[in-house]
Amino acid sequence: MAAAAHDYEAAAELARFHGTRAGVRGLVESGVTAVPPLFSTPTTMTPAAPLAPPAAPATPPSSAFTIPVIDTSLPRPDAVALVRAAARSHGFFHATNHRVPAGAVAAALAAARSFHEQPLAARSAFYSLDPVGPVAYSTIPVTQQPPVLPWRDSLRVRFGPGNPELGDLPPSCRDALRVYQRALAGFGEEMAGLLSEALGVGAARLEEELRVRGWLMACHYYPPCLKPGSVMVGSREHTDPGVFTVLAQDGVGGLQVRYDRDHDGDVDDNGGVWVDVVPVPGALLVNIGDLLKVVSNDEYKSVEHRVVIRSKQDARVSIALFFNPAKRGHSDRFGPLPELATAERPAEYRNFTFFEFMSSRRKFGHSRSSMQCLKVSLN
Ligand SMILES: O=C(O)CCC(=O)C(=O)O
Ligand SMILES: [Fe+2]
Repeated sequence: MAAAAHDYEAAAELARFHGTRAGVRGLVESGVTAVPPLFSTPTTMTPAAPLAPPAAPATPPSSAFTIPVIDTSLPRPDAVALVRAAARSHGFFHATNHRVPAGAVAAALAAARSFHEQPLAARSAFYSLDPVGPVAYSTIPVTQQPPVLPWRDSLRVRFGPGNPELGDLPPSCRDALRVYQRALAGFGEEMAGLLSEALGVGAARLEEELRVRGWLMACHYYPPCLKPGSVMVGSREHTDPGVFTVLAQDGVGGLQVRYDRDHDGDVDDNGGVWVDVVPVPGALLVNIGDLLKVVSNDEYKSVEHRVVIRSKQDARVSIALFFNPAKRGHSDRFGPLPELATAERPAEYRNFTFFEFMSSRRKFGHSRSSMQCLKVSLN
């Protein structure tokens, strides 16, 4: 088929899919037996040779890359030292013994699941591709051109800055998510303090610089897939944009991080291996986002991750809470903290506005390449 006709077909398929307002779960409910082409990753996106194929059995975590587990109830200097090491080497850590009640996490995961599993007529009312609305349920395309969909539906809820508008959510879901977000706001403050102190700039500095009061919650639902191997992605490889992300997940698994073998500096496109993040019961997973990488002047890593579909029977549920800066004004600028840019370690990034940052991500995708144009030019 000629390329133009093929593109037209794919665009029409995409429109038909969104028109069902049923998500990937709707496809599964309708009894599809083959994965539609819209979900097939074009060869250009196929991971490079050294990366394990997504359907391969779980990669045993190599000893060099096991996500650190940090007991956050340890004496402060110990917790700071562990956070410092994890943020610099892995960009991810599991936080245990946090003060977020296990019941609030379980209730939020159950609420997310029940939202996605409610009958079509109820959930389809929320279907929206509007990226800035207060509440939106949709299958967010991995790419628009050519259109590719992930094997995942998401409910996105904006909790701030400002007051959240949750009015339309089913009450049980609304209440559980609100309680969870409130608990996580406290946890996030603690993390921001630890991450700040671990940079050697004092516990209050990150909050002062970024005002980490923007919360976007993404309740993800990865339906089971009859042919997991034919679906490349539940979530395509990406880095998270904001300050940091806190993830709660059930026990199904499928999240992977890209391990940079030489463990030093930027990953070259062919130099990584995908390693499973094995869920740790009761832990919250924290990962550094691109903005914090910038603010830390590359002391901290923002690591690429993705989700592969593992199960033919079980849907996976996860909740990502993105901690974003509340400062978004036209004159607000982001860049490395001046105290971290020294003669020995000059600033790696120029200062930029939130708008510039987001447009570069839209243009270059949610990956490390979007950061290149924010780097200080060497010329
Ligand atoms: O579902 C997951 O485990 C990860 C989701 C994720 O990476 C994201 O929402 O940015
Ligand atoms: Fe992510």
